[in-house]
Amino acid sequence: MSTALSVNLNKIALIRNSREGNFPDVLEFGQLCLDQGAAGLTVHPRPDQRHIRSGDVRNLAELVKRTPKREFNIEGNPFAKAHGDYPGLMALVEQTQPDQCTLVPDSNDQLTSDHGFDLTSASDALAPIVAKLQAMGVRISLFMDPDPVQIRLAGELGVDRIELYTGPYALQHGTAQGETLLSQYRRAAEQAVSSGLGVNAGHDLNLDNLSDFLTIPAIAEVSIGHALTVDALRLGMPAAIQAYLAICQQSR
Ligand SMILES: CC(=O)[C@@H](O)[C@H](O)COP(=O)(O)O
Ligand SMILES: NCC(=O)COP(=O)(O)O
Repeated sequence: MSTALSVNLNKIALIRNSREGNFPDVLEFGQLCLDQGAAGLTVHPRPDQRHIRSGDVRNLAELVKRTPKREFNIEGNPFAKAHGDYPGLMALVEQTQPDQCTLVPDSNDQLTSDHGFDLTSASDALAPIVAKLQAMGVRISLFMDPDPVQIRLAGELGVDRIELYTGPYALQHGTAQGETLLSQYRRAAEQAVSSGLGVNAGHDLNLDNLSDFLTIPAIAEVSIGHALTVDALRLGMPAAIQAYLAICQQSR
């Protein structure tokens, strides 16, 4: 079985938002990703709407629902307050019923995601959120650092999957320290599997570092946006998606 590729469309929206109008059209690029065989689409709307807007989330949810066997994944912090057109993560999930919701502990002013949950302090607050998502029938994934102790706590919280935060791996890839880190991610994935959790991964994965990461056998899904969008500038979006799919299909 290959690893599913979920294309993150944040950066397409970021370019669109730099001008008035709807160019590039996020929906058109979402369709293109699905036409090219991506397993799903990911968005990470942030309260300041700097890239993906609430309307994009609704439109993309409809697009994915119309396309058989594809998944829509919404990422975000469930504790971030509603702000302007952003109704909050849980309201967006309720409105759009995605296949998966990935909970991420980002503060509003972060440039990008840079750490997973500390469940020694966050589990109590997350428990009612997990219960609400379970009642909606949405698969729940938690954004986590590769720490087996923390991942055991994710299992105890009753979520379905974790998403391993791969930023540090990407930064060290190709160095001796990167090899050591990869072993750490491997142990974290093993802990997830023995805790009954599926394993996703994402952040700064790219055409250079993805195949080494996917030597970890249990990775169900990778969500990739930043590097894939840059590759699309060089290669064109269809060729960029095919290049990532080729790596994903060799895995597992
Ligand atoms: C959780 C995660 O790693 C991604 O969602 C990534 O943070 C993309 O968000 P930005 O596009 O805002 O950097
Ligand atoms: N969950 C990670 C994601 O959606 C995309 O991260 P990146 O490829 O934009 O770094």
